[in-house]
Amino acid sequence: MTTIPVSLGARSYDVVIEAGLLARAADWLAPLSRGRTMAIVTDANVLPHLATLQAALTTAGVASEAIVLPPGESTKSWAQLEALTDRLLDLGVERGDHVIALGGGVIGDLVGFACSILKRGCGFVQIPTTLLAQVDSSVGGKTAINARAGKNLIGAFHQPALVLIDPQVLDTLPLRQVRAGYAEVVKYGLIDDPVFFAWCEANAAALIAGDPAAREHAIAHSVAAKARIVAEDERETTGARALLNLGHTFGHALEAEAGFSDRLLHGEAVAAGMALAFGYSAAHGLAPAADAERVAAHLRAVGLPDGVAAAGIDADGETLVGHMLHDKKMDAGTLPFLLARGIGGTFLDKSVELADVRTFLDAG
Ligand SMILES: NC(=O)c1ccc[n+]([C@@H]2O[C@H](COP(=O)([O-])OP(=O)(O)OC[C@H]3O[C@@H](n4cnc5c(N)ncnc54)[C@H](O)[C@@H]3O)[C@@H](O)[C@H]2O)c1
Ligand SMILES: O=C(O)C(=O)C[C@@H](O)[C@H](O)[C@H](O)COP(=O)(O)O
Ligand SMILES: [Zn+2]
Repeated sequence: MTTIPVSLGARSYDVVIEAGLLARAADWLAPLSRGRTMAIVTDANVLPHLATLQAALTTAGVASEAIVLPPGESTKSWAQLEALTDRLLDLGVERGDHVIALGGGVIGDLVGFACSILKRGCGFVQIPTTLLAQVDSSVGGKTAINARAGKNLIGAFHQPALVLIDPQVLDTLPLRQVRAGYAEVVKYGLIDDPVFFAWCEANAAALIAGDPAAREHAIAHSVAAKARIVAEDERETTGARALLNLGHTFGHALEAEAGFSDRLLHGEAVAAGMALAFGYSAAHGLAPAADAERVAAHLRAVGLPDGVAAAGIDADGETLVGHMLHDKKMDAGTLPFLLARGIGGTFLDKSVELADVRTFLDAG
């Protein structure tokens, strides 16, 4: 068992990682239940794991009530938020209770946001069931739904009380979703850890194929990296946490163009976005061209897109830059970009001209 603390003063919590942990989740959850019924929010593709969790709680004498939502990015919506908060209120959830988010990043982001506003804030626990959620979205307290204008535009910072990660639940995850989650794994190498990037190059195939040792190493390494960055800059004010947005300005524009649908998954969009960020950096003499090509080649090798066309998006620079104008990093007319001086050398550049980004995108 690996336990990684997220150190945030009064909001500190542990991320516990162990294969098979779901069946023992009551060891951690029973003390949080206060003898009351626990609400578990999940989606329709996670029902086998819901059954494991509910059986574990029942054995420990903890009652639970499941709320099963439709799967997919479109669930991060006002309509689902309203339906979910009404259900939680009907169940009588109190501020001192902990709602369980059992699912991928969609469930985690929606439930976290619902819990940030329910009775002005109640507790929640993340039990992530996708690779992406285990290595990224379950940690750090960013919660959100999508708006008509763009991705994650309505949300709050609301930290979970606990994160329980069972890598074995990934055995049922479709390969396309494993690959998409891998994009957020390799992101940590590209940000500031070239040794981890090299590990990714050597071990991606085993990790994606479900090798338990590779999987657990990638999850623990990613969570530790994210915990360190979040502890340094919880609310993305100093620039440290903005590094976690590598590839996301391009990526969110691609997701918007795909209509926040399963046509393009978040991790796929981030992969394309990271390749574009490295391509832009190389085109401007900031990063060696060989590094940009190494990144793109690795993404292609694992079956992830390395650009706009490879992501299946047919849009010109003006259209994509139009989406970027809604980015939360927008600051008095300037959009800071995550660029790179090389693999492991990501930095926030506040001098990028959007007209130049448009030209770069149109050059293909
Ligand atoms: N808050 C953050 O810090 C943060 C970080 C990264 C991504 N995100 C958000 O996370 C979302 C993407 O998360 P995701 O990739 O987990 O997508 P997701 O939640 O849609 O899950 C992907 C698919 O896998 C299914 N699924 C989940 N667990 C399964 C399992 N064990 N077996 C079989 N199927 C399973 C789901 O039903 C869904 O169809 C995006 O909305 C993104 O913006 C948030
Ligand atoms: O935790 C963070 O900080 C991240 O940026 C992680 C990202 O992988 C994630 O997709 C996040 O939701 C993006 O945040 P946003 O602020 O650009 O909506
Ligand atoms: Zn992301």
